[in-house]
Amino acid sequence: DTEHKGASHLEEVIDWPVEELQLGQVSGVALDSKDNLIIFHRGNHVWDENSFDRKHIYQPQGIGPIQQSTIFTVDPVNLKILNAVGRNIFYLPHGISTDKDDNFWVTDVALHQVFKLGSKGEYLLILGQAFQPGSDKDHFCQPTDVAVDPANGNFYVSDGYCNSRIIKYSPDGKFITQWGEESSLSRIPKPGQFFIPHSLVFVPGLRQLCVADRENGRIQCFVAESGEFLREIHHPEFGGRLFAISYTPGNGGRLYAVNGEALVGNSVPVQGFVMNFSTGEILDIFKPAKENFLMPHDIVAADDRTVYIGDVQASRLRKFIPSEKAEHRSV
Ligand SMILES: O=C(N[C@@H](O)C(=O)O)c1ccccc1
Repeated sequence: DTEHKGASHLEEVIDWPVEELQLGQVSGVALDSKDNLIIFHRGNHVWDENSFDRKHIYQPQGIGPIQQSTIFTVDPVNLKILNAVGRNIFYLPHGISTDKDDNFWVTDVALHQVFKLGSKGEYLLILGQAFQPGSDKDHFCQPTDVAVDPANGNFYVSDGYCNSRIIKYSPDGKFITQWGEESSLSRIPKPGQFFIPHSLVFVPGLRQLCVADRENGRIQCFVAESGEFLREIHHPEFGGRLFAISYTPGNGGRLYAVNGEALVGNSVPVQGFVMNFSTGEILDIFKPAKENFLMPHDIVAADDRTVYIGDVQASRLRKFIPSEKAEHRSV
């Protein structure tokens, strides 16, 4: 996509032996403090039409939690497994983030819970009531992601598929504030309204929290302190659905995103976007080398502009690097 100036084009790394990891549905990706890749996957569990009843109660509780390790830390070059945790805990993994101490912050949409795990997988914090959806201070409804403020340890939860709010907590999990309301299907969605708040980024320099407002096909950014609405980023190229975002401070601040296929109306290509954070303008649009994305569900970008995308429908993990790096790769 050459018309987007200012960023070299991202190309997929195709000789990347990701099959050896035997991943299930890849729901989340993150980076640790050493830029190792963190993968959150569902092993042999899947989220399909039979997973929940109309009241968002997870149906197959009897099958028990996923027995495989659900959180892998891998060397991003050779995919060597450096750490594998998260066995016998989760039913439907969703979002994953790390903090400056390399703890894992994850959500499970079947448990309706948010977890802080140490790097050995030990429980440090659990919020929500297992298998019990709700919208008060002690319950979530299919919570989607977590973002941690590195300056003070406050954290934010995007809640969720069946709620429409962002909740802010103190480092030890005390409720501080919440904001957001459901967007009405008929009218144009207003600022601060959500239709599946699906992915979060905390922007340290500006102390903002940005949200992928999935079914409204837009990104909304807020003052992290108060939840005050600041701006919306929307492009026709997003189509109707915007699944996930990632932020890097390099080059004046860059925002990365993946969209989803349009459920109604004319289809749009499913692809990745690189944007200038402050202007919102698209700098690059990228997609896999040979196949198409099926459902790119999470994205994380490193400061060196390497990008990883987890495709939950293809149970695939893909890696992209700037073309000037791709040309000189040893094949
Ligand atoms: O969106 C869905 N899933 C993804 O977000 C995901 O996290 O797997 C979904 C929707 C309807 C039925 C089943 C799954």
